[in-house]
Amino acid sequence: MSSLLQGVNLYLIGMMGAGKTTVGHLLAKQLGYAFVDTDDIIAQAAKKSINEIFAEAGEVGFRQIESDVLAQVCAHTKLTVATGGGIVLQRENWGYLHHGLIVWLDVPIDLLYERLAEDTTRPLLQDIDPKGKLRSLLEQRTPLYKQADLRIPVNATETPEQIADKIMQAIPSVLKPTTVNS
Ligand SMILES: Nc1ncnc2c1ncn2[C@@H]1O[C@H](COP(=O)(O)OP(=O)(O)O)[C@@H](O)[C@H]1O
Ligand SMILES: O=C(O)C1=C[C@@H](OP(=O)(O)O)[C@@H](O)[C@H](O)C1
Ligand SMILES: [Mg+2]
Repeated sequence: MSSLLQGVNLYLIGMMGAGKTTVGHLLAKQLGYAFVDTDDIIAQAAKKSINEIFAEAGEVGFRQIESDVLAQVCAHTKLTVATGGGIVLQRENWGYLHHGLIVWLDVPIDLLYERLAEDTTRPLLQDIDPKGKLRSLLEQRTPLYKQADLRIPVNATETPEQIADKIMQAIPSVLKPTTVNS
């Protein structure tokens, strides 16, 4: 599989709570790739939490840093990249994402909400109506997530390991194998 991918990066996209960070770790291991999470890079570089960055720089400031980080990440190869759920919003980011293979973890809203109901680390969900907020973000972003190379539907019974396996099995369907010269 790694030879088939030829070092091309995998970018996981999808809503908050979709499992990008969790599944990304497992996929990286299976592919013999390094794992990076754009949120972790942002937080480490700023020496602040994502909540603090949103509070101080606003979403606009966060998106700018996120694009800068993505631009740096995509200069490397052999990476599995867990992105933040809103990375699809900036048009310029698609130019970076398309350097690699883009995989959308498509998770139903009830499951996203269940996973994030007690979470305090997603500033956009610190809202009086977190489920309504999740729904409106999902509606706004679904047409963007649909631009992924691969859509992986996820249900409540699937473990991160099963989802990683599903992605591994689906990758060949969107890769063009290179011609082997005899
Ligand atoms: N397949 C899964 N089954 C059960 N819980 C999961 C699964 N994938 C992720 N989670 C949990 O859901 C939450 C959000 O996962 P995370 O990987 O942080 O998502 P994302 O990076 O897409 O926001 C975490 O608490 C994680 O443990
Ligand atoms: O959907 C979003 O706009 C965001 C998702 C978060 O990452 P996860 O998708 O990993 O939760 C993080 O980047 C930030 O809180 C904004
Ligand atoms: Mg994440």
